[in-house]
Amino acid sequence: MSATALAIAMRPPSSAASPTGRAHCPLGSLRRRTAVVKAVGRTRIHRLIEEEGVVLMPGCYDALSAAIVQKSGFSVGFISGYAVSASLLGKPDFGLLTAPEMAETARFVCAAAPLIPIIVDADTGGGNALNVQRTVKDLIAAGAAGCFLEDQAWPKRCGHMRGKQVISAEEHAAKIASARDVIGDSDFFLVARTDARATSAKSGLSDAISRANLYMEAGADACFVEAPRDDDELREIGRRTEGYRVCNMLEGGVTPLHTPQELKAMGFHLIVHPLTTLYASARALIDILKVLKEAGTTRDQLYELATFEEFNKLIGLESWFELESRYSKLKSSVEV
Ligand SMILES: C[C@@](O)(CC(=O)O)C(=O)O
Ligand SMILES: [Mg+2]
Repeated sequence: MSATALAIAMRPPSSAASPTGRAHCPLGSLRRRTAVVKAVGRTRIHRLIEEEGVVLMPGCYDALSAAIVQKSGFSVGFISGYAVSASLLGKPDFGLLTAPEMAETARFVCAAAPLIPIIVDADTGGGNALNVQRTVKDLIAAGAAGCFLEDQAWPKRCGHMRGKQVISAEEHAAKIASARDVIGDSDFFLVARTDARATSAKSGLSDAISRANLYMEAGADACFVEAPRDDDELREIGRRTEGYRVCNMLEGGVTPLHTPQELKAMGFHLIVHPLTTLYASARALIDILKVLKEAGTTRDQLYELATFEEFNKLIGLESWFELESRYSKLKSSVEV
């Protein structure tokens, strides 16, 4: 039995029909189904890729950074596990952030950037195929437009750190199939990530490419081979993997940095910059706090800060004043 067949055979009997009542395709037709889905642009993310050719997706880590991503004109945002682990817990991306903590963050982030779809880093999905279903349901309820689901063993770590391990390809294919089942007809884009490149210098890339293709057959909308080392590897992934492809531009990571157009030419469709906002904020905080500590005032560095006016505008203060006056008028007319 092939690995994909195994993944699908592992579905519970009640999943013979999806939550939407649609019968599951037999394994052999999964590829065909993926092609049809792409042609009709089933989700917002499919449609954006079709319209824009390549989509650039900055990371965010809280409501404010998401609102700034939206205001800056990006068409998609990404909630980075690395960045949320840092901003919410003050801890490294080392398997310390939990799935419910991420779902709660996603709720605030999606509410703060309602005009753009937000893809969430679901890490390993919080456990096995059953935990994945709960995690994906929570993310859909939070308003997310998609998620990344990776094949690292728990506790996971950032894909650009040493010492990673992966679960079996079959087990992750089953997790992807399980996520696909629970997504049903929801507007939710599923990215299957593999971290297998790092497991062997010699065969890691081939293993990662076959895993990516297996996960596409199991029902992913896009694949993400994490941490390729150079342009040759990027091109090979572009040539040898199926479907839409994600590329990770992590500053300081092992993959060379490229523009979306350069990556499009290598075969990629969704480009994530997960840590740009986090690292920019950290740099700004480090620098200004040094000034404050040394000089005891920021009066000579005001040009480094958003102004009171600018920030209040950013956060939509005027609309709250308007709302306040609307209800105070109503209140006084009721009182009269
Ligand atoms: C994209 C990422 O997963 C970082 C990584 O592992 O490369 C994130 O959490 O931002
Ligand atoms: Mg992550």
